[in-house]
Amino acid sequence: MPDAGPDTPVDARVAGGPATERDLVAAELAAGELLTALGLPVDAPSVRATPGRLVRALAEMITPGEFTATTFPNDEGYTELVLQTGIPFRSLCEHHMLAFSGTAHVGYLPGERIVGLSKLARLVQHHAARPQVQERLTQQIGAWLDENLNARGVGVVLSAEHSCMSLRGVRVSGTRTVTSAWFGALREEPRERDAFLTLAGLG
Ligand SMILES: Nc1nc2c(ncn2[C@@H]2O[C@H](COP(=O)(O)OP(=O)(O)OP(=O)(O)O)[C@@H](O)[C@H]2O)c(=O)[nH]1
Ligand SMILES: [Zn+2]
Repeated sequence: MPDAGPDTPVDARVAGGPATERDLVAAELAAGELLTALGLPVDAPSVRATPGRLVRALAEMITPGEFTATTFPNDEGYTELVLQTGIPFRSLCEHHMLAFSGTAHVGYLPGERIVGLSKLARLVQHHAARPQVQERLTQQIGAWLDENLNARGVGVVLSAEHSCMSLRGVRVSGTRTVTSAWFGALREEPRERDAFLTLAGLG
């Protein structure tokens, strides 16, 4: 996108699909073996399809969607923050392969171009659809916008509950992990960052 002039709509294609080749048949066989080894045989009629369901459920969680990040010329010369708050997302903790879910606040200070609003949510969902740690997910969303939008600044705040902490292990429910990533003026200028946090209801 950086080469485009202000009058040309730009469609940055964000590729979806699995990052590496998948063998769902082998995965289903292995899932059956895993459950059996755990003392949960899958030969009863009610659970015969469970290995396949488990594989499809996991595969769905780790398949990023494809989309086009459409941008438009910033004809009005809008220079203030564009902020999308409370974008729901779910991802998969790469340590336990259990879900973490919460909300994302994504904002940017426009330069010559503005991005289609829905694309901020698509971008969050895209990067969340793979095994992740929350810190990396936060950074990847912000870095993509920083690299592709030529914005004056980019900010991302994620707040999530990790089921590997709430349902098992330490078993603390209700606690949230909050992470943030800042680029450009939102990193350099406390006033801009404070405006983001206030408008997101976090200030
Ligand atoms: N930094 C970070 N840690 C995470 C994230 N998701 C899960 N974890 C942590 O990854 C760590 C893995 O620790 P281990 O000691 O290897 O695994 P464990 O024995 O299952 O640990 P417990 O969860 O404490 O029972 C745990 O502390 C998790 O809470 C994440 O997004 N970011
Ligand atoms: Zn975990």
